[in-house]
Amino acid sequence: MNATAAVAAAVVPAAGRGERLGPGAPKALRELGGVPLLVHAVRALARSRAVGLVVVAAPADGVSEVVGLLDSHGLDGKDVRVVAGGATRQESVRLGLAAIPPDVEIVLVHDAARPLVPVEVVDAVAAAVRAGAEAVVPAVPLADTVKRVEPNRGGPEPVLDTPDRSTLRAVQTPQGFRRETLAEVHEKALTEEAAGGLPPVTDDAGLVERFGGRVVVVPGHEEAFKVTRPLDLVLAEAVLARRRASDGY
Ligand SMILES: Nc1ccn([C@@H]2O[C@H](COP(=O)(O)OP(=O)(O)OP(=O)(O)O)[C@@H](O)[C@H]2O)c(=O)n1
Ligand SMILES: C[C@](O)(CO)[C@H](O)COP(=O)(O)O
Repeated sequence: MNATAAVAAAVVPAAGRGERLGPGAPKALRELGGVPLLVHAVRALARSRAVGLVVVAAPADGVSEVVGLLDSHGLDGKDVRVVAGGATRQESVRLGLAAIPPDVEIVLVHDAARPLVPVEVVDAVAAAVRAGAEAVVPAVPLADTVKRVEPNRGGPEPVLDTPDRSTLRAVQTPQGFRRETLAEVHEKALTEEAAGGLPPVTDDAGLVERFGGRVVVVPGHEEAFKVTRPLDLVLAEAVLARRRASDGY
């Protein structure tokens, strides 16, 4: 791998509505400490020396707004580009990936909805891909016991079993890939989808698993949580306030 190829590019899917967060602007544009979630997420990636380019997949009707927003915030001189995202997270990632120059060999995929991921996690994921893994996910152990159920929304749900918690991990982003692997599984998923095949997966590593690839886990971080529901935003504000008070973050 030459020096340029060893520098990763990151795709940031940011085209979601944020239904679970409630009414308001698209989630990526909602503010945390007065700064949009997306800007926090891009800054978190830009802090890593492993990342040379960030491609944001913005809401299709908000591309110029997102370009303006990113231009107006200092992003450590990183190359940041914006493309139109798609109707699903998977499609947004595929569109972002298509905008990455062909000589880039390592690609990270990071949710705009994970604004506070520490740089150590970004570095660890990129390093694991550089060391030879084809797909890497950061993850944390679970605090709760988990039950598998027969879904019955709103009603009692029969429990099927209780997986051994010590073998379970809650998976975060950025997820890291050999670019070739990520492009190939997204292409296969598109073909499968067009043929009326399996539904989209919820993360990119899931696509690698679906097509028989090997995914490994590295330690994630509790502050890399996803802002999904209103309470997550409350927690994110508290974490950000603590960081700002302690080190001017
Ligand atoms: N069509 C979509 C849907 C989601 N995402 C992105 O994928 C990430 C993770 O998705 P999630 O947290 O589920 O965001 P939303 O889809 O916006 O949330 P919700 O499901 O509550 O509407 C987010 O950064 C979101 O912007 C995207 O780029 N394109
Ligand atoms: C990619 C992800 O953040 C890993 O935990 C998660 O699967 C995204 O799920 P969402 O329902 O799109 O938020």
